[in-house]
Amino acid sequence: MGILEKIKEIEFEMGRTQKNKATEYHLGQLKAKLAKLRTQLQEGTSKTGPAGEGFEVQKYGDGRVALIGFPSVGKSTLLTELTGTASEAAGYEFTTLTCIPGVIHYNDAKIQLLDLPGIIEGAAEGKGRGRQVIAVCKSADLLLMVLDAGKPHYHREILTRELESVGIRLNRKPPNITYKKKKTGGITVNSMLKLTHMDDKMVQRILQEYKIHNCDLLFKEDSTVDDLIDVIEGNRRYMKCLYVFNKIDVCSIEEVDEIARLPNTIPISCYHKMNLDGLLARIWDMMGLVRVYTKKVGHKPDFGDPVVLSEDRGGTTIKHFCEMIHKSLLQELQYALVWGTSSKHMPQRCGTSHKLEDEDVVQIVKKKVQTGDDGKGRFAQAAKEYVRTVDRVKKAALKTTLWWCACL
Ligand SMILES: Nc1nc2c(ncn2[C@@H]2O[C@H](COP(=O)(O)OP(=O)(O)OP(=O)(O)O)[C@@H](O)[C@H]2O)c(=O)[nH]1
Ligand SMILES: [K+]
Ligand SMILES: [Mg+2]
Repeated sequence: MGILEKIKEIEFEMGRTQKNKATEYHLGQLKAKLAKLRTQLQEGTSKTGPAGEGFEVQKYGDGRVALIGFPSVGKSTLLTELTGTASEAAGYEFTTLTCIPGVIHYNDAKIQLLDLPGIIEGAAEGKGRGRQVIAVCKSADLLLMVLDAGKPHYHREILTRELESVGIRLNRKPPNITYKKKKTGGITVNSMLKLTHMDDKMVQRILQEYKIHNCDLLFKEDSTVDDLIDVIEGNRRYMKCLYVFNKIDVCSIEEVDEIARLPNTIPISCYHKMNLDGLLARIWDMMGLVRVYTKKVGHKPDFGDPVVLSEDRGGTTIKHFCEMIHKSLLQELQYALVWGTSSKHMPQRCGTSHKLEDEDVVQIVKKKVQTGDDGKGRFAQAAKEYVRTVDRVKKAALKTTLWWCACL
């Protein structure tokens, strides 16, 4: 039996099993089985399947945003509106067949926007170009899930489930569980609070299913079976996602109002260029980019071309700032002077671990080169000595002249 058939079989069994105290452990075990098979499916295809011909696009700019959605929701129309790069849009499904990159210029930063083919239910299992699309999505810093405001809202749940099944978790934090695999020593399970969603027996069952006999587990929150499975699998991707409801021109005011109140959601209309500025602002906020302007000694800051940092792409400290400018800069750094919201004084002298904030200004002060400076220092000393000697000689000469004058 192939992996896909095994998955179908387990899903079928889960569907027909009633949820109650007696079946609880069996269902937990089935969940673990399913997760294992899905990981197998993905690992198998990433090695043997087509490596997304024409889908890999070079990363560009300060961050990457991918457009994901069902066919004909307006992804290509949106790319064209936001970036000016033409991506063919039409009234029939699957107009876009490959990945089309564009660039959003916003707040002095460059954000790469990727248009992708529409995906359909079952994409994760290989329907359409689903796998290639999902692979590109995983490389993004932010997902824009484009939805048709005129179509049923459960489309969003279908897509979310599709992404969940390939290990993508939207707008969620990783479970707060410490999990350490060991070679010997058996299983130790501890928790910092009472678990209400599972008991010891369930934890043992899941570990058994994964054939784990030695490990330390510490639950720091009221975790679920799914959380535990995610931590054991260890391959989950936690991504930020903004839900973009396009085509609000076909909706009533009441419907738009309802959409606008949903979390991480924004209503727009590409046709009428409605709320596109609002969309850009939301993209900006969710990406959490930190623009840092450089300043040379004795010069005004360079406000045209910031160094753009982000927590998702490494970090936002002085160390990351230096690394972005030049590989060797970190070794040469003595300290940095920082002006802006992150600094206590203007400027504040900061070390490598100082966290920068958006629109800070930084001046790098390099270490003095020891040998060269010694030479310079000695030269300066000698020069001062010479001036003093000349002064003394001059003063002495003046005194002698005055003395002679007085004698005359
Ligand atoms: N009413 C309305 N129609 C829109 C809007 N934006 C796009 N459309 C139309 O929706 C249709 C699909 O647009 P596309 O941009 O091709 O959609 P897509 O998501 O890229 O489609 P695929 O590439 O096939 O997956 C086109 O006929 C667009 O003109 C909008 O804001 N309102
Ligand atoms: K289309
Ligand atoms: Mg398209």
